[in-house]
Amino acid sequence: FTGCCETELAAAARGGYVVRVPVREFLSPGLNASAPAAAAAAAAGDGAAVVGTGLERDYTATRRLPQALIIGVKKGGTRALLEFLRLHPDIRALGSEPHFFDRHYARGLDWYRSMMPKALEGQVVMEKTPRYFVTTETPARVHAMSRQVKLIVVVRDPVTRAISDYTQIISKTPDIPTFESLAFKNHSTGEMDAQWSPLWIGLYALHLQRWLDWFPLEQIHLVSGERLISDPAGEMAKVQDFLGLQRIVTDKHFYFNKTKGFPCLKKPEGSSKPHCLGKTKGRTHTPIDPDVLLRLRDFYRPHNEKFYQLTGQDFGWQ
Ligand SMILES: Nc1ncnc2c1ncn2[C@@H]1O[C@H](COP(=O)(O)OS(=O)(=O)O)[C@@H](OP(=O)(O)O)[C@H]1O
Repeated sequence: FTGCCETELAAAARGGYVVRVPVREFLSPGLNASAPAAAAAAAAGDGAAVVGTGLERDYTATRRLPQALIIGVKKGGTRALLEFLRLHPDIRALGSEPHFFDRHYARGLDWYRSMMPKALEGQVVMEKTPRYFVTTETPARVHAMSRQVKLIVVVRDPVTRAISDYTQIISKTPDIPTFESLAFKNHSTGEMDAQWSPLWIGLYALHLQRWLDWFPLEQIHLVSGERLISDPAGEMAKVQDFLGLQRIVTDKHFYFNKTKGFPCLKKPEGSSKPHCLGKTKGRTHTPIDPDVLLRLRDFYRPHNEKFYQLTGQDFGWQ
C-alpha cells in the first residue's frame, strides 16, 4: 500500500461522492478484510460514505455497537492502551468514556450506538470505561448486548494502582485524610478497609469472577499494565491477535521519552508529531509509609494468588 490512495479516498469521502476501489488492493489476509484506505474513508467523519459496487466492497461507514470493550481497571493504563489501539486502521474507538452500562443504561442501546464513531465493515468498534470491571450489574448487561463481545482488562499491581487512585483523588479533593488513615479499618489490629474504593477495586479475582459468570475466560484478554509500559509493542501484539487484527501497531510506533519516563507515540492518530499522554497519566505518587506498603502487600497476596489461578497467568506482583 503506497499511501497515495489513502489521501484520495479520504478526500473523496469528504466530498461525499462515489469512488471505485479495486478490492484486491485493500484486502488484508487477517480476519478483517478492511484496510488503511478504508479506515481513512471512515475517519473522514459524519456523512462520509464511499460506496463500491459490483466486485468492489461497500465502503459505507455506519455506527455500530462495539465489538470490543476495555472494561478496566481504573488507573491500570486503559488510556494508553486505547490510544495505542487507535493507531490501528481497523480500530474505530470512542475517545471519551461513555459509562453506558454503569450509569446511562436507561438511555438504551440506540443512544449507545449513536455515541460510537462511524466504522466500515471489518473495522472493530470499541470504547473504554474502566468502571465496568467493578460494577456488579455490568457483566449481565454487556452479555445482553452481545455474547460475542471481546473484553479487555488492563491490570496493574493493586498496591501501586491503589496509590495511583488515591493520588488522583487527592489531586481533585486536597482536603481528604491521608492514604494511611483511610486504608485501615482498625489501626491497632492492622485490619485493612477492603470496602474503601482504592483498595476494593484491586480485588481483581472478586471482580473477574462476576465476569466469568457470563463470559468464558477466552473472551477476556488481560493486559499487564506493567508490561504495557516496559514493552508496549509486545503487549500490543497480543491485543491485536486477540482482536483478530493484523499486527500493524509495532515497536516502530513507540519511543521511550526519558523526561516523561513512559513510552510515547511517534505519530498518534491524525497527527504527525510525537505525542505523550497528558500530565494526569504518569503522575508522581503520594509517598506512603513503608510499613503500610508491607501491610498492603500482605492484604493483596491471597487475592492476587486467586487471580493468578483464575486466569492461569502470574503477573509477578510481589
Ligand atoms: N505510555 C504511558 N504514558 C503514561 N501513562 C501510562 C502509559 N502507559 C501506562 N500508563 C499508566 O496509565 C496510568 C493511568 O491509567 P488509566 O489511563 O487507566 O487511568 S484512568 O482510570 O483512565 O484514570 C498511569 O498511572 P500513574 O502513573 O499512576 O499516573 C500510568 O502509570
